[in-house]
Amino acid sequence: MSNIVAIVGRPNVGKSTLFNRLTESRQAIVKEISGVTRDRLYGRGEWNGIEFSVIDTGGYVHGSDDIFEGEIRKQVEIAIQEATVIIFVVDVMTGIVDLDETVVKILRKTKKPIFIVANKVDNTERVGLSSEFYSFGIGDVYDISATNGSGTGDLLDDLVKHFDINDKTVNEKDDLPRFAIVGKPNVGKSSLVNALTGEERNIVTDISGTTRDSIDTRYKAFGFDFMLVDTAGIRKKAKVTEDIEYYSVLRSVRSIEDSDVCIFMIDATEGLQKQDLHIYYIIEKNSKGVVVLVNKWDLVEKDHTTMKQYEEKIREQLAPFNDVPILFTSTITKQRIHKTLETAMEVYENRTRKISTSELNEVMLDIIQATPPPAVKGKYIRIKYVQQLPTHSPAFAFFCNLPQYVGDSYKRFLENRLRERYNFTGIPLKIFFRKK
Ligand SMILES: Nc1nc2c(ncn2[C@@H]2O[C@H](COP(=O)(O)OP(=O)(O)OP(=O)(O)O)[C@@H](O)[C@H]2O)c(=O)[nH]1
Ligand SMILES: Nc1nc2c(ncn2[C@@H]2O[C@H](COP(=O)(O)OP(=O)(O)OP(=O)(O)O)[C@@H](O)[C@H]2O)c(=O)[nH]1
Repeated sequence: MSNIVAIVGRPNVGKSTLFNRLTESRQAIVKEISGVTRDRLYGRGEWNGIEFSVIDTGGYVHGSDDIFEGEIRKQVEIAIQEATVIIFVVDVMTGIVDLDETVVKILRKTKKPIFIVANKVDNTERVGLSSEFYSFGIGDVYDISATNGSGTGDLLDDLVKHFDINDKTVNEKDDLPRFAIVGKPNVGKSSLVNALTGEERNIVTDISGTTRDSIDTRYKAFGFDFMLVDTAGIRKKAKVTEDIEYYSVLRSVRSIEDSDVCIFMIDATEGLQKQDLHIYYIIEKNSKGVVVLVNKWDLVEKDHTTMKQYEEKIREQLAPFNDVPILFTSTITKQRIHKTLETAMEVYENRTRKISTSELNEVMLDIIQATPPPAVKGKYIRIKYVQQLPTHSPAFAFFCNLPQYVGDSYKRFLENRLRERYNFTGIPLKIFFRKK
């Protein structure tokens, strides 16, 4: 199960302000990934040690008033499909308006938990103004001020009760690796699913998802045994014409969260674009494994250097997290389809890799001694020992006297040494510095 909060509501009620507040502590430490301007679409939040994703469905409504209603309707419907819980933001300063009613009508159809957030309760005079929102009859009302933060603690206390505490997405239903096929519209996701399962119906079993109309497919053939996440979603999505980049990104979030490894497809004829990078960013932020497929490779005119150049360019665009497998595939000619699965399996193995504390210290302390962190303001940073944390995806804690002084470049240095020594290809690594 994934932990996804979707923020819905009509324009100008304060959705993006709330989004920033819920994701602020995380976003501040997130570095911008090559060319992706961080926007309000997707972020990670944390409360009392519980992590969750926040998707903001607003800010994409443009043009005249009469298109608002249709747009909002679509946004709310997608939020309902994708989210674990929904935050419906309203404005105490205006009270209930028609567009709020439009949203409520759609929200009534879902059984998912809804939190009505009465925003702009900036001071005590405004407390009590929000009681009219109980008349919607779809959930409890929380008074908050997104700008000054008041009330958000109480909201989060109740919100996180709906979440999985121990990142149990993985291996909950079974012990099989979980692969998700993701990418923007038209890159070939359905074609890949069909190439894998289509003519081999006898080897797949459809297993209905527990939380929504998703279908995971067990794939068992040619020495492979794994789950393909949300194959129904991929097939169904094929019927919808989604021209808006925003929706397709939102729709990737859940599949990504439900997976161990993402098979991330791009279109060889287009190269890696902004929308692709958005999806890649979500994979990275969720610490999932990744295999990059440059699909439709059959359509690219090639000479002997094409593939190498293409690969280099992609690695540049994916930096800093570019220690990932890149395969050139075609679902039409079936080129490297088997290799894709092999690679996804290897990445899965990399994600489960555990290195003993004694070995880790033996290797890393020598490296650290040879190249210690630079002193800051005349203070020397001493790293005393290293430990891999007992998390699902690899994370390492370096214990030291002055963790706050260790800079990003040194962090990257350590990450690179770890990657040289151990095979973490396709895996985002987390590195922490802790006081000891
Ligand atoms: N007084 C007050 N103003 C707020 C609060 N939260 C947001 N605002 C203001 O309300 C306006 C709209 O806020 P946004 O966060 O952009 O609203 P939105 O719902 O994301 O709007 P769209 O982008 O149109 O969907 C801005 O001028 C904010 O500064 C609050 O808690 N108190
Ligand atoms: N030449 C070529 N065409 C491909 C390849 N893979 C997919 N296509 C074509 O690309 C188009 C889109 O493929 P789909 O599999 O529907 O793509 P999708 O990613 O599932 O698309 P959405 O459902 O819109 O997200 C179809 O016309 C496919 O036949 C490939 O490897 N080579």
